[in-house]
Amino acid sequence: MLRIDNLRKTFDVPSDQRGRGRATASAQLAAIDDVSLEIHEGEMFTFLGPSGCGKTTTLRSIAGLERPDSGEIRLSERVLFSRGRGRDREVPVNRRGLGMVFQSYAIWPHLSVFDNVAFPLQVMPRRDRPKKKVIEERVMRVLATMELDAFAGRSATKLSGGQQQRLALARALVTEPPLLLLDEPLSNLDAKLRESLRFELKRLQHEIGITSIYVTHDQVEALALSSRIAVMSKGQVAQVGAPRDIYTHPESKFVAEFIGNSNFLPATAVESGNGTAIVETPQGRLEVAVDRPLDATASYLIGIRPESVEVLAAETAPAAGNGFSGTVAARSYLGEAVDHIVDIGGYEMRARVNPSVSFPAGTAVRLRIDPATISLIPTEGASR
Ligand SMILES: Nc1ncnc2c1ncn2[C@@H]1O[C@H](COP(=O)(O)OP(=O)(O)OP(=O)(O)O)[C@@H](O)[C@H]1O
Repeated sequence: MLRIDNLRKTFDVPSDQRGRGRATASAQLAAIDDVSLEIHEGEMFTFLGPSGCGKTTTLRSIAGLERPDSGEIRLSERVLFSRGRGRDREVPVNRRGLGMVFQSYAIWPHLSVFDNVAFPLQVMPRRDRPKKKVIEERVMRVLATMELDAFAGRSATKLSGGQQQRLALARALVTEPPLLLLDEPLSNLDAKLRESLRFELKRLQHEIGITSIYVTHDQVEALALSSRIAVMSKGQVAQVGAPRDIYTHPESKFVAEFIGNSNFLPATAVESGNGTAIVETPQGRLEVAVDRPLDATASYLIGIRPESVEVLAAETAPAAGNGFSGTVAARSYLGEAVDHIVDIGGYEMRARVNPSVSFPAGTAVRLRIDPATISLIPTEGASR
């Protein structure tokens, strides 16, 4: 549906700001550094990454608000932007026909709720503009979807923050764009409202089936909302995948650290067959599930999510089984879980367990880890 090829955008920056991204000798910063992506019809696709990684610049380039240095952007078969690949082309922002919702809701305060939504239809070129009655029907339909129909006559400023954000969405949807661009649309809202709107957005996206691109630095939001996520770092795409894939099989330390918490241990392969491998770590041997045999000469990092570590009392659990023996160094109660920091031969492993399981500091414990939950991240010499 949307295809981005080798997109690149640099900004001139004063030399004291260099270092946040990939800076070149001439003090240029590559905000987008050779990004290629494909977004499928009906997807909620998210750009996720830390501040300054190039999410917004990529989104703005799709919108036509930013002019990339090179690369191509195509929506279905229509070239929206192309530079440095033969014939240059650039469709202006108002001709791209995309829906956009940004962080600040940018509703028009002097207009009513109805008029805010009707406006994009009213300013369409005369030949495309729907008849007054059709505009009315479309506005009321989209207001009803957003559960704002009861407020149609109200001044837009008399809405709550969450309602104003829904109004901004209604306005973006009323023209029935083929693609909806959302840049941190929930970030101005308080945590509770953000969570409820997150569900609503997902429901809505599912119902309408509109292809959407969502920008956020909030990993929980990205995991909850997306069909697929592109994790970005320093202007590049670090990994693309479904939320569960990205979470359970991060391909780099950056991704594993950015999305959730992980325990990391360096590892080398001792034995490797089809489906399972034994790796050596400074804390002992561990069985790991693999989808291909490991390279015995390569180095890996294994990532273990705290919630994948089972904590058992050493006196009742046999030392055999996949895992390590250690001593609880600290625990903290989090309400829905209890975190245990367990010392295993000098490494502090974090385990997040159900509050019904809680061991005080000093308890000898056995940590058990399902081989299928361990991720293997290639470091040196490994092919992946
Ligand atoms: N107009 C500009 N002039 C100079 N540098 C810019 C400009 N816009 C963005 N940048 C720089 O490009 C890099 C990428 O910025 P971008 O806004 O795309 O990141 P982001 O991932 O969306 O971050 P955030 O989550 O903070 O919005 C940053 O280092 C930023 O400072």
